[in-house]
Amino acid sequence: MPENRTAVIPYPTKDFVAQASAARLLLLLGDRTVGGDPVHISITGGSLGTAIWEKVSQSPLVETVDWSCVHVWWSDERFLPTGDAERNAHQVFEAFFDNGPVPAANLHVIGASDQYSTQHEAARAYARELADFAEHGHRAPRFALSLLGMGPDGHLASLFPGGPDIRLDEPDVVGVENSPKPPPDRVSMTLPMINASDRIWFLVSGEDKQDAFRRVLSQRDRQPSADALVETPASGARGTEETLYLVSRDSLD
Ligand SMILES: O=C1O[C@H](COP(=O)(O)O)[C@@H](O)[C@H](O)[C@H]1O
Repeated sequence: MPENRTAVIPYPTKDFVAQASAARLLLLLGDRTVGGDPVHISITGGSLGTAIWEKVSQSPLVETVDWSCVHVWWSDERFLPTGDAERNAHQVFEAFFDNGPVPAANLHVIGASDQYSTQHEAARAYARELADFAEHGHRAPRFALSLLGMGPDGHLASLFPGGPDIRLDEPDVVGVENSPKPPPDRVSMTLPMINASDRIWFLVSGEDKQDAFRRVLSQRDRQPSADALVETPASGARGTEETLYLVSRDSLD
């Protein structure tokens, strides 16, 4: 049975979080791609979710990864047209993937609003794409790592406090309606699909996240109750081997 590690790793600033997380990511991918087997990771948007890829693009360690083995998935997306600057994928493509070393076929972008008529259709298509890469008996590939952000309200991916989607208990991809953070229409993996990850690394920065992060840490050593989960969806994310909170000091009390 692999060790199950949880740790909060504080850094002086947001820039340090991005820099250290990028180095950690590149070392992991360098190790994992040595044998030539595919490695699946799930990534996110938001400020640090994008900043990490800017640091990746500047790191000499980028050369140590066999990127042809790396498959990239998104745990959520804002349901907007292709090329919209607010799309999570657009932001990280600009930061690293445009003209980068990852083969286009390995970049599994969630469908846009000019490709699908609703977020529900885009979600179903993404679930099918995940299933095409699934291990036997599962609905998705096993993620070696999920990189996650957390909103000031405690949301993760596009699973928001009080919303119906955080209660879903099957690994799946869903169309999200009425998101309190714009845009209202989104696509998100459910928590059980996110949690089918060996490692989960939360990237957190900003004073405005102190309250939500305190609530997350209060649930860190237990399975959160249904009420705690609905109040703070980020409190339910757990890697099977490792859950790290890579956090700048201003998010800590
Ligand atoms: O809307 C979203 O927000 C979260 C957190 O963003 P941040 O800028 O506060 O770090 C992000 O993780 C998620 O993917 C995104 O869709």
